[in-house]
Amino acid sequence: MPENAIEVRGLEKTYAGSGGNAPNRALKGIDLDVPAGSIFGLLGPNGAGKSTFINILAGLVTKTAGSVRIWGFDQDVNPRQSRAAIGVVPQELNVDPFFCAYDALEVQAGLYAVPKAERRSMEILRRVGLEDKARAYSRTLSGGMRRRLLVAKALVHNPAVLVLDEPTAGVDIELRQMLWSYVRELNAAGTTVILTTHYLEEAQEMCDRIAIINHGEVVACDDTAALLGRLDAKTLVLRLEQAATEVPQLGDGLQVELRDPRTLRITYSRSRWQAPDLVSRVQAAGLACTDISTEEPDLEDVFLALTSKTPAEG
Ligand SMILES: Nc1ncnc2c1ncn2[C@@H]1O[C@H](COP(=O)(O)OP(=O)(O)OP(=O)(O)O)[C@@H](O)[C@H]1O
Repeated sequence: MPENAIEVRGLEKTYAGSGGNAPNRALKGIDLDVPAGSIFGLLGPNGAGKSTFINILAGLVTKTAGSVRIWGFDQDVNPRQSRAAIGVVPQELNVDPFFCAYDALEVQAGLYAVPKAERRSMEILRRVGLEDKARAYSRTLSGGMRRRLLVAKALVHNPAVLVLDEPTAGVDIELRQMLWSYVRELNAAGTTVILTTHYLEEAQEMCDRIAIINHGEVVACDDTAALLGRLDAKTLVLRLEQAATEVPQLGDGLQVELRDPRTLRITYSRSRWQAPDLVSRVQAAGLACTDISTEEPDLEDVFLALTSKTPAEG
């Protein structure tokens, strides 16, 4: 097994301008390693370049410059092996309307030259919960079922790396949970998983490691816990015994607000302050507390700090 499932160096993509538009430099020299065996999140606001990146991995978009190695195989030197090592579940729900689910998998297996004896179409359909739809035409499947069929198609050649581009967009909670538990199972069995999602809680929960892309550049790439630890800010929330009439002055560099007359929120720098000191200061200001809790920064805070955007903003 290679150390990295994906190794990308100096990856550039410039889309040619059309209709009088200037060329668009969508990827600006990306260097990125995806450790083998990880669940890796690729995050970024709309238009950051995530799909471009994934489509280059999938061989659907031609890169302008740079190198891509998939499972140790250079895309330019060993195109067949690098393609065989990756399965991509695209964002769009395109399924061939004229095939039934089973035949769609068989055709896909044929495209990847999987010998008949090694095909597992029924087993894969069962795993994604589409066994009873094996003979149904793809066009009769619901959106959620089409999504599952696309996951199944990406798995027919048993790729070492599975890429999921926005797999849970517009998907109900039940299917989302099913997809994620299946992804976890695949990962436990050795598949490296790369996913993009606009649901940051999902990325925080699922991913071992996360890269954040903004304007075609990697602005952060770290283990999820380390990424969350990057923000120094922490918030102390105090429930007051009696309503306060004004915001107490507690010290320099502290952000103090009254959420309501009985809820005081203090945002502080972890490297400068300790929570017990802050509680003492609140008490010294004549305010008694009935409840105290702290809030850690979450991925949304890190994302906002690095991109100044929410993930769904353009
Ligand atoms: N086929 C294309 N021709 C020209 N420009 C394109 C093409 N595809 C994408 N772009 C541009 O490249 C940039 C990156 O787009 P991309 O779709 O990779 O972003 P993204 O991060 O996947 O966004 P989203 O979260 O909305 O899916 C954008 O400015 C987009 O307009």
